[in-house]
Amino acid sequence: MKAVRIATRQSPLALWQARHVAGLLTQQHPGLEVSLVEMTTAGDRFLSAPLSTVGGKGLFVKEIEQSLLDGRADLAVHSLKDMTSVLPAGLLLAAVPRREDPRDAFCSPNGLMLEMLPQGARVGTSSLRRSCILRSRRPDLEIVSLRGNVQTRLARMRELELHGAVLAYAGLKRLGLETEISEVLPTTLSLPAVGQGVLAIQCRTEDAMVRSLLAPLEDATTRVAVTAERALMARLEGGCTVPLAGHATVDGGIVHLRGLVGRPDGSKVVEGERSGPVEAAHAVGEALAEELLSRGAAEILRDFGRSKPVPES
Ligand SMILES: NCc1[nH]cc(CCC(=O)O)c1CC(=O)O
Repeated sequence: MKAVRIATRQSPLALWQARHVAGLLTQQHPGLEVSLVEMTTAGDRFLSAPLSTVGGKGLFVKEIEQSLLDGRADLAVHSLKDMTSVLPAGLLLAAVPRREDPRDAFCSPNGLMLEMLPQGARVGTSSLRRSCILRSRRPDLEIVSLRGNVQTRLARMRELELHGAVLAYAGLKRLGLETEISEVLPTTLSLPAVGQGVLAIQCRTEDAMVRSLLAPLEDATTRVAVTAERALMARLEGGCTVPLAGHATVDGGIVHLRGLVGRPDGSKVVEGERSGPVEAAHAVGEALAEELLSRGAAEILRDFGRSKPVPES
């Protein structure tokens, strides 16, 4: 094969990620021609409407996936965090490259740290998970919805004169915006979203040629971590309707997974952790999900699940 087409969204972060994968591919396969097929998705089109009215987590990926199924592109690069737990028939998560730093970052126009925020400070995010975690630690904070791409959110933070905003460190880093960060939040404080910091490279299951081109981009450790995290998410109904966090690390053949489900206002949080051999990553995720469900997550899902599909952002 001499040429491959990569489907991508047009946001600066998506383009960075697609070009990054194009670079990895040409590095592995000198002479391979790689082009980008830039697309606008429903998630990019309906920026003004509340997320709950325009669709769920798949919003940013559905049209890209359709372009693979239609044969308009050969592979797609997504943020794994934006992907639903069930992939469409005929498509496969062919490779996950090595994970970028999965932590959240607190950005503040005045360089404030989270603990220094005054009573009632206003903090921007549109992620249910981040709202829940922030409010559970600081019930006095006012959470202000921030949507759009990374740069848009930072600009809105300033316009609205917020005390700060929480974004993914990985996105800021990729865009060269680390100077905006006043504090990288430890995972013990802000447990990351399932798949945060991971790039997902997707292709048609039957496309053996593209699969073999992508094989060298795979990072086995990252795959183990995301297998555990996504098994947790799948068992908790996809996780796009209630605050859900899941983060796994791998050390010496053992995968260690932490998970959290909470009420959007942070008034209740159920947290837990599980470890197991890397071969059992999927079972570790499912077991932690069962444990969280039995300890109160089931009630949270019953009260807040399904009605309001909102993607992590
Ligand atoms: N929902 C948007 C999105 N999807 C992935 C990232 C960050 C990059 C990553 O997690 O790989 C972001 C931006 C953010 O949450 O601040």
